Amino acid sequence: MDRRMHLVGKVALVTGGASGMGCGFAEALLKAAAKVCIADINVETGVATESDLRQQYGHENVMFSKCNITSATEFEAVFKRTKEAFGGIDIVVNNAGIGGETDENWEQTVDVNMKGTLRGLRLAMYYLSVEHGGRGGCIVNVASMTGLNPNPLSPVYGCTKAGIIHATRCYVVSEAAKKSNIRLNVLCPAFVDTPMFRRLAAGDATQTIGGDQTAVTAFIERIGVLSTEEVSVALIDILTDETRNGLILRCAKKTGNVYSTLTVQDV
Ligand SMILES: NC(=O)C1=CN([C@@H]2O[C@H](COP(=O)(O)OP(=O)(O)OC[C@H]3O[C@@H](n4cnc5c(N)ncnc54)[C@H](O)[C@@H]3O)[C@@H](O)[C@H]2O)C=CC1
Ligand SMILES: CCCCCC(=O)CC\C=C/C=C/C=C/[C@@H](O)[C@@H](O)CCCC(=O)O
Repeated sequence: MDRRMHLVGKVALVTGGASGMGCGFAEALLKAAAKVCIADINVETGVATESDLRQQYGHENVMFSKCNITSATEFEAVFKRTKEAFGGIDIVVNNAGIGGETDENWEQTVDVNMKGTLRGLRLAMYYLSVEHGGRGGCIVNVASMTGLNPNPLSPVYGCTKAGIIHATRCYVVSEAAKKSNIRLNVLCPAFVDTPMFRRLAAGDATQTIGGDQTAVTAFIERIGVLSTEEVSVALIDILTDETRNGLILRCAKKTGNVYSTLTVQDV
């Protein structure tokens, strides 16, 4: 039996889609003939990305919606607008996230990455569920390799990513996911060449603890750096292969893409 989900005409909502990995995901989805709403806090970049993608993939297939994922009202409004504009939602990519480890910004890292992503996950479950007028589909949460393995440079960030992995794990086994045929997977990339990564590599001391740029550079060199296109290939594989459910997909330059299960042996 063919277990490939055709993305033609499917509707995707991608948070943090104005730049970096999210923009790469949006473009990969559009290339596969899906319709995409990019939701992002940055209006200037969001409007520019929308315009660029509309020129390449058709005005009717792309929309930008301003959304700060820490705002319940704005986030809910994006789901509503996407459903109204495109007739439903099949795919949600909870990708928006930030780094920040200083006394001033670490709590914002928790608010955006943990609370914001949980909010996106809860909304996605609601809008995809059959009992609320949805039609099932696929949710991909973007965590990080750091959510699985220790990164001594960004402990708060790593902790939020571990939380995203565990939230996904809990929803995978939920009755709601089973009843509505909602697949959930988590993407754990190592370093990817995006504006966030470039700030880190250029020595932005607010992103790490310790302030030792030599250690940051050595860490990056050891791990390697993926392109956004390489991570987008991984996303499309998760979306199109309907057997992919309840999985972690680790992506790293040197080791490639490796799937493992989200659930571990039970007691
Ligand atoms: N670049 C890397 O090396 C890696 C990044 N990640 C994760 O991938 C995701 C995307 O990261 P990048 O593309 O690298 O970052 P980026 O900074 O290049 O892009 C993130 C996008 O999210 C948006 N955003 C930030 N806060 C937001 C909020 N509160 N509400 C809505 N949108 C918001 C930004 O405006 C930006 O367009 C993040 O969750 C990040 O933690 C995971 C592993 C590696
Ligand atoms: C604000 C920070 C941005 C970080 C963006 C990421 O999410 C990048 C995550 C990338 C790599 C994580 C790698 C984890 C590696 C561990 O397996 C382990 O090898 C680290 C051990 C410590 C060390 O060798 O220095």
